[in-house]
Amino acid sequence: MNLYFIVNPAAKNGQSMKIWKKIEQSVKSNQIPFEVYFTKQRGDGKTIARSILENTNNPVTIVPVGGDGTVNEVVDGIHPFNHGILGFIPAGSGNDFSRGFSLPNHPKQAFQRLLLSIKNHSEKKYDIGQFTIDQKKGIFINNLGCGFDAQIAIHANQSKLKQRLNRIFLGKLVYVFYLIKELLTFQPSKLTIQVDGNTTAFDKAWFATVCNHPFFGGGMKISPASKPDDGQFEVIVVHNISRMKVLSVFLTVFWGGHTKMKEVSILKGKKVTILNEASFPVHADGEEIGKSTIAISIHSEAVSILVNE
Ligand SMILES: Nc1ncnc2c1ncn2[C@@H]1O[C@H](COP(=O)(O)OP(=O)(O)OP(=O)(O)O)[C@@H](O)[C@H]1O
Repeated sequence: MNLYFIVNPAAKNGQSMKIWKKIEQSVKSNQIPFEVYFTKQRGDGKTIARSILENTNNPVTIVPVGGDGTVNEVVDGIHPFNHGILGFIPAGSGNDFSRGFSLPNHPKQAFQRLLLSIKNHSEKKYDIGQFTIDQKKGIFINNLGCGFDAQIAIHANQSKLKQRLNRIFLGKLVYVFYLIKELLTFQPSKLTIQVDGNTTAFDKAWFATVCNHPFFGGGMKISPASKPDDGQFEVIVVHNISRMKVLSVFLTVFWGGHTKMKEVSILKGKKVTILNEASFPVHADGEEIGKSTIAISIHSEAVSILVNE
């Protein structure tokens, strides 16, 4: 067994390197052969994973050490190949992907879980989302959002405040800050959504989130019923709602209570098109991808993942 680690030194505002050092100790003390690569910029996770797989025909376990952005890039590099297996160590600010698999946040515990998964050969195929926007293609592992949630995610990710708060382990507060800021200024607008050929128009939509996994925004259970191995998405649409009630969506989202509100519609399907007439910002796994109409499809059983669920 040879493990290939891809470490994003910038994740969790640089604290991922401390996590990597702990993992490195565990790998060495378990006498596991390994190679490690460090990303230098956005997109490196994909490039590195692809080049590892291009250089061998043997099954290879690739382990991103970073947050959801890093896992997204590595999955993007792995999924076109049949011999790449994903393991992962959560080392980001949000870690919604690992939360969806109930993976421990503690690095050494997460590593022990990974070793157990390898020993038990417990890899399983999971779905990913594929999107096209402005003729660009990409993937998402957790969710793709259009509107209010994208506005919050994009501002929070770009914010210097996130870096400062991460230093004192309060990085998630930045989402609360931008939630309140956007709540005061965001203008709802029309979104037309097609799911497997059925069209629904939402006059005053705040946001639509296409979910492959249950969590977004660092622990909010936006789509409690989403399962990454059921071959379909859940689309959560929040619409025709007062500003005050949007706040209650975000208060109840932690346990999934928002799904019972009449202003929250839930659609399910494999192919989704969001006609983004309002040019709302769009994110995929928290990264900004554009402001146009988006075509989304599920890629079932796209990637083998080592998780002892
Ligand atoms: N060396 C680097 N310097 C700056 N940015 C990098 C570097 N390597 C990768 N990146 C980019 O950093 C971004 C953030 O990484 P990531 O999402 O893993 O961490 P995070 O934001 O702390 O965690 P989360 O997304 O779970 O909140 C990704 O878009 C990735 O492409």
